[in-house]
Amino acid sequence: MAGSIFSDLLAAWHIFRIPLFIGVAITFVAIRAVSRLRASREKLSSSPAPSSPALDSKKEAPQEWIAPNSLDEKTVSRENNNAESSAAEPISEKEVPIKKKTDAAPKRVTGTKRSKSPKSNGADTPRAPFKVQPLVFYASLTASTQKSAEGLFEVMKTALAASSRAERFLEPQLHDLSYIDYDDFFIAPPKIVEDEEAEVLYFYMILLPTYNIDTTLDPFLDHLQETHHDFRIDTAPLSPLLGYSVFGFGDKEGWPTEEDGFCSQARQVDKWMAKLTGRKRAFPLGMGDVKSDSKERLEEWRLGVQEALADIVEKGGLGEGVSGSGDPVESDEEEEEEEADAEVEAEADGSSPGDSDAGAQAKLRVKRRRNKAAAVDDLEDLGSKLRKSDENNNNAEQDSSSDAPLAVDFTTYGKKKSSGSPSATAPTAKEMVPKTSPTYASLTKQGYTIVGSHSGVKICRWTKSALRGRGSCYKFSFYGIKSHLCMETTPSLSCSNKCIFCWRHGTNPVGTTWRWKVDPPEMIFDGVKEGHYKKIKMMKGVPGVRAERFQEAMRIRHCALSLVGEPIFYPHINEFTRMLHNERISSFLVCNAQHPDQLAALEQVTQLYVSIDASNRDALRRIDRPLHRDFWERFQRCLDILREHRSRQRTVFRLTLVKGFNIDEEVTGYADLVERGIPCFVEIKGVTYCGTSDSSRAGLTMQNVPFYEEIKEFVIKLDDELRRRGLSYGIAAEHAHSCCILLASTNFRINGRWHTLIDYDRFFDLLAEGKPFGPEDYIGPPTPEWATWGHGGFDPADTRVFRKGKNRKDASEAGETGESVVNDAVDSSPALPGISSAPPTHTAAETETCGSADTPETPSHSAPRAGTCCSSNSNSANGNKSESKSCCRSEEEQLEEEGAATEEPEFHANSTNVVVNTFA
Ligand SMILES: Cc1cc2nc3c(=O)[nH]c(=O)nc-3n(C[C@H](O)[C@H](O)[C@H](O)COP(=O)(O)O)c2cc1C
Ligand code: SF4
Repeated sequence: MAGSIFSDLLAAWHIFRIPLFIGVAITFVAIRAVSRLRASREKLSSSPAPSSPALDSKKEAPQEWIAPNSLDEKTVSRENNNAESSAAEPISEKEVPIKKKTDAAPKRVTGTKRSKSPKSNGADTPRAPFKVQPLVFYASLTASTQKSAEGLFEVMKTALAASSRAERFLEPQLHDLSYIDYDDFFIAPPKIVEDEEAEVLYFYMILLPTYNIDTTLDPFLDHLQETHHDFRIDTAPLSPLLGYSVFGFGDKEGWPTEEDGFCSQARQVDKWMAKLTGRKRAFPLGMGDVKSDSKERLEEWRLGVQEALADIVEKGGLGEGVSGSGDPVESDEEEEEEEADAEVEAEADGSSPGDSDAGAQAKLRVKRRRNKAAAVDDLEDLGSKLRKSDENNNNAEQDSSSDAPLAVDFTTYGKKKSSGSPSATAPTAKEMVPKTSPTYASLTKQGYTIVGSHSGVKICRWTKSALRGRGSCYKFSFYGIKSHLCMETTPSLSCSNKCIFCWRHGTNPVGTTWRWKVDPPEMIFDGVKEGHYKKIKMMKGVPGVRAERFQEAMRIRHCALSLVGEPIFYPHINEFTRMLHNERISSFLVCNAQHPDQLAALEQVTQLYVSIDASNRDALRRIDRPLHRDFWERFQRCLDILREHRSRQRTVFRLTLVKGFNIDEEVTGYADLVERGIPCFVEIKGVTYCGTSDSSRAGLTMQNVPFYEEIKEFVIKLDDELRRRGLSYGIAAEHAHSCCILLASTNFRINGRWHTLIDYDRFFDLLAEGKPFGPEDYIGPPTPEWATWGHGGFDPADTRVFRKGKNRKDASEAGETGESVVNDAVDSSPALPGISSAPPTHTAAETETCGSADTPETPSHSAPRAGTCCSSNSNSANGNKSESKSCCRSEEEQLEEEGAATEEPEFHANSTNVVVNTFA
């Protein structure tokens, strides 16, 4: 029985065991699942209640960072929180727990993205009483904007002081943009000064001209743009300003509409300021045409800005939706650009949260892409310019394969951004001085022959004077150069300064980079020789021209690369000087110390000049008005290069003294520069007064032209200072006739005699040998006695002729000492073919030139001032006219009376305020 039960159970087991196992397994799994679910539910239900979103940022730290009793221990205020995270969203005023941090805790910066289009624009809640500091900024090249800004500044000062809320305004300040450091004002407002009574906030007024050429305005615009795009800086770093407004000056005659470029740079500045301030345009952009309505427009603008200022103090901000709030619809262009910016932001924001650098990295990537694109544009521009240039000349291949590097200044490579201006969009290189340009007309009127598109040649009064046996320029006295054998030319009419004494009458092309079509050197060489000979030939009918000198003059022996402009700016300058030397024409090259790279790459010339127009940064800025912002560094680098090249180049410092600008108290400064550059020679001359409207606007009058006595006094002091420093220099020679004195290194004093003359034949022979050589290797014969210090420097073989209003007595009283006075008597004897005391062959002279170049003859007025420009003419302004006129007139009148031929009308200074020249 028992056996049958057992076998039944066994049979049942076999039948049910599988379902049983499955059931047990299912039950087990079900129990496990339920128990896990329970456990998780329990966990969820036991988590703390969610905190305020404002506190989320504090919750990132692990739980153990929170001290259990911290609630009682410490609280943090909103201010403290903001101090750590300036851009944080407003948080509740309720006190919140602070977390104790371990040293290892990463610093977490919290905040929110600033809206790209702030709508409040300063119309936010009225501020606590504050004071307004108005700042007036201006830029100016030819002083007209400066004058307007100064006028506006004065009126504004008076108006604010007289206003009913005068106590809320600090006295306005005036700033020239080319003097200030942009970082001090245009990355963030100046450091806020706490007044005794209230906070001080700033308001900017910006007055600007527009130039479709490279000027100091370009770096300013670049700065604004870069600041806006700089990923490290908030896109609106100037938003703490109370407001801003811009006024532009333009010329509707040349740029009739905005599309043509009228006031384009002021418009750009206005646009960038809107972005940088978060649209705090307090009053709309004003624009005035300098030739018609600029005064009225400026006055309207001033009144509008004043109203906006009154609103600001009244309402604590710009106000919303009212005129001048800066809020109303911006231009499409601005919106488009903001969209582009938003793209950048979007890409930046697409980065993973928590990676604090990712946003910046993404911005950087976009920025790099933009820069790369811009760089490609620039290179393409350059390429197309060069291609175009090459197409335009048959010698393209020869040029490009030339071993001379194309000296392009990459230090300022910003593209022209004058929206709408022709130059901004021109895809190919333009001519520097097109035949149809006002510059061409002005230069030809002044007597220049324009060769190709960027070179010029001119003969000067010294050449004419030498042809007539009436004396050569100081270069004959100092270096043995006969003026009638000299050609004065420049392969670049453009330069990077706007010197107050420049002869180019403000119409000159300027630029920091070469961005024009490049003419081949052969074409320039042939063209300038042809132009020079043509002008010499015009002299053949002039009474008094000596036949033998006329014949000699038909063989150029010397070339002064100065005139106006900057010769080393020309990319093929080395090829050009080689051509001169191949024809045994010596080269004197004058540069303005602004292009160190080109200077360093310059091959050997017979004499290398650097213009030293001031002894310190401020004076140099005032006198040369350089376009480069780093002009002083460039200047100093050029002096260093001169010193480095002293063993192979015969170097000269040319000092141009301008009374009231660069003489007083500057001897020590000049001695510092001499000590730095160690030139072979230092030529000191007085400024030549050109009487242009540009120079008079810059404050230059005849009163700034020093007397010869003053120059002598200065030279004696400088000589003493150099000696005191143990520098071996001495006063070697003088040319009182052109108010020029020469200091020389004692290397050029041999056996107790100065040897400042040059052995030109030796120079060419040494060049032909191809071995290295230096200036001491081609020293010429002794300086003639009559040219040495104390003897006046007028060649006794020539005839000194006084013009009307000047006589020998005047000259004597004037301090034109020694031999020059003895030679005053009109000597009618024919000049000897071989001039006594002079070196046998070479002579030449530079002509009247720019400040970086030479001095014309002492003026005719009896006062022995250094010089006036006798080629200057048309632009002379106001009272200065007559001075310039009287100087020019006597010489030219004299020639006219003598019946000089008039063969080339365009060559004559035929203007209203200068007598018609009979020739050059
Ligand atoms: C070379 C040159 C380029 C100029 N380019 C422009 C231009 O693109 N748009 C414009 O409206 N005015 C242009 N002007 C006119 C000047 O902006 C105007 O004369 C201004 O008043 C000069 O101011 P400033 O004397 O303070 O330098 C140009 C003037 C010069 C001499
Ligand atoms: S003086 Fe000479 S360096 Fe100065 S602006 Fe004129 S051309 Fe240029």
